[in-house]
Amino acid sequence: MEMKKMITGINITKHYGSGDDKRNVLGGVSIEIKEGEFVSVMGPSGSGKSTLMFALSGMERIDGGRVTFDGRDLGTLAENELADLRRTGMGFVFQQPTLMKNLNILDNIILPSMRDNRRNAAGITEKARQLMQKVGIAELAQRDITQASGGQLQRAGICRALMSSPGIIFADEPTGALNQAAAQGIMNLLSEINAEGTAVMLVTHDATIAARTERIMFMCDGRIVSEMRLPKYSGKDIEGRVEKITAKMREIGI
Ligand SMILES: Nc1ncnc2c1ncn2[C@@H]1O[C@H](COP(=O)(O)OP(=O)(O)OP(=O)(O)O)[C@@H](O)[C@H]1O
Repeated sequence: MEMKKMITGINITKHYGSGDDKRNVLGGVSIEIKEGEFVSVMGPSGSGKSTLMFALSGMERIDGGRVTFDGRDLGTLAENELADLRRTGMGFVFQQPTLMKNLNILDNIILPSMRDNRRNAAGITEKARQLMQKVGIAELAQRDITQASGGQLQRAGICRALMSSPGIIFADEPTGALNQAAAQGIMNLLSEINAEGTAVMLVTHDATIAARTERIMFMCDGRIVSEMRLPKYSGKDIEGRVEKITAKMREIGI
């Protein structure tokens, strides 16, 4: 079955600053992410990975080129329309989830959805409980966020990102603050979410993390300089996949 194009970026350019401070961060990036894909972006620090993610999700306006999400040109949308699109169509996971200290874990997960649709409080709470069950933190619902581990908080962040049943999860270094075991747990979870049909785009420095995905884009100096595909990960031979990625990085000199 031909998958739908979900996000298309054509010749995206973006700079920060001006005058002597001007920094060209994206120098003409074209990229397509299809429904249900599992992709990662690798590249040196400062190569523009996060900026690309922000451009594709409409968190940052671009200078040139075009980004479309499900056929809608993000450049034509007003800020509130962009915010609606992000809230309903996209989920975001960062290195550390931004959770509120004065709310328990369940309330943190449901907060954005409650803001949108307070009348459906019961349905929202039920969905959050199901997601917490799925990611293995059901028993932490009433806990303070100071009483949970980094891996557990990241799971809560993922629940929050999934509340709107988004078409895509954008994850910027989702395992960057976790130990190996917790990181692998989060990758297992993201793989599971992807297998259920949600596209996942992640930014990572770590080849063992990228090796779990099926398409890896390599960035350097604001451009995608290479791309590689791997078969769906079956749980076997992660070393072979990592070696393919590191060999490619050596080949392109990043
Ligand atoms: N809001 C901003 N204002 C000014 N410069 C910025 C801003 N955001 C990013 N930059 C600069 O743009 C360049 C690319 O940043 P970006 O975060 O996209 O890179 P990255 O590849 O994700 O890096 P890292 O792996 O270190 O997170 C960097 O030189 C950074 O300093």
